[in-house]
Amino acid sequence: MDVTIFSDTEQLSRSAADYIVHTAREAIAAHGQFTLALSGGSTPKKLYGLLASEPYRDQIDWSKVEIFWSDERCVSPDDPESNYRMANEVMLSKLPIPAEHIHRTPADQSDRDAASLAYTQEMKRAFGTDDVPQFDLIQLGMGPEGHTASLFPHQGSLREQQRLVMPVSVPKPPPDRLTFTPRLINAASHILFLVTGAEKDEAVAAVLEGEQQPDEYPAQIVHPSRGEVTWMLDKAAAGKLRKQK
Ligand SMILES: O=C(O)[C@H](O)[C@@H](O)[C@H](O)[C@H](O)COP(=O)(O)O
Repeated sequence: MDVTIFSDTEQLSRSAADYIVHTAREAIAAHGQFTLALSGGSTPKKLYGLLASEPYRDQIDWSKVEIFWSDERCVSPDDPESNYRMANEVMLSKLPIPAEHIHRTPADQSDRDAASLAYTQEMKRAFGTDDVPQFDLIQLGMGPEGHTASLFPHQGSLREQQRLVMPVSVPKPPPDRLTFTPRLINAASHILFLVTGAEKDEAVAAVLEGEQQPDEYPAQIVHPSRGEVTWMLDKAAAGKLRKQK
């Protein structure tokens, strides 16, 4: 696990953009595509804007990129709370990514179990596998109580062993969501956590330096069997870490 602390969101976002460019080029050279899952929330907004602008945008062959979301709120795609909407406005609408490579969660979410299954099937088709898709990169955020994706403390989603995507109802509004499960997240080749803000300093210290208690701090459940985990923090979020990273 690699942990780097940055002076501010600008520096963190530029480093994250460099990391994504490097990981994308490596994946495309190795197996002809780059499968990327985006988090929701506000932290990655600056990063997404950078990836859609010079010099980063020309450093990735976007025709080989497949985009998914590691969690999504069950709202319409033009709802201000939609994770897809933010990423599309700030990045995807400005990049030459084939429309069929942008995998929004199913529009019809009246039956969220069926929507979770449909998203899983779409993922397997895009990866060309019937096994657990191994994302090249899953970008995640973390909440002030240690949630990540839409995996929240003390919820059954943390113990899900079979499903890869599942419906959840969570304490952070809007409550109804679809989320990647630990099984899918931990199959990834690379995980990139982007965490900023002093309100997360306790959770960051607990997750990175505390005892293992993923039911309290779900971000601790992320430990890919074959992949590498990278944390990029700003100084505020790293404020309670004991050891200098
Ligand atoms: O849909 C969501 O809300 C996210 O995926 C969630 O896990 C987010 O990454 C964290 O809550 C951090 O959110 P901020 O970046 O806004 O602090």
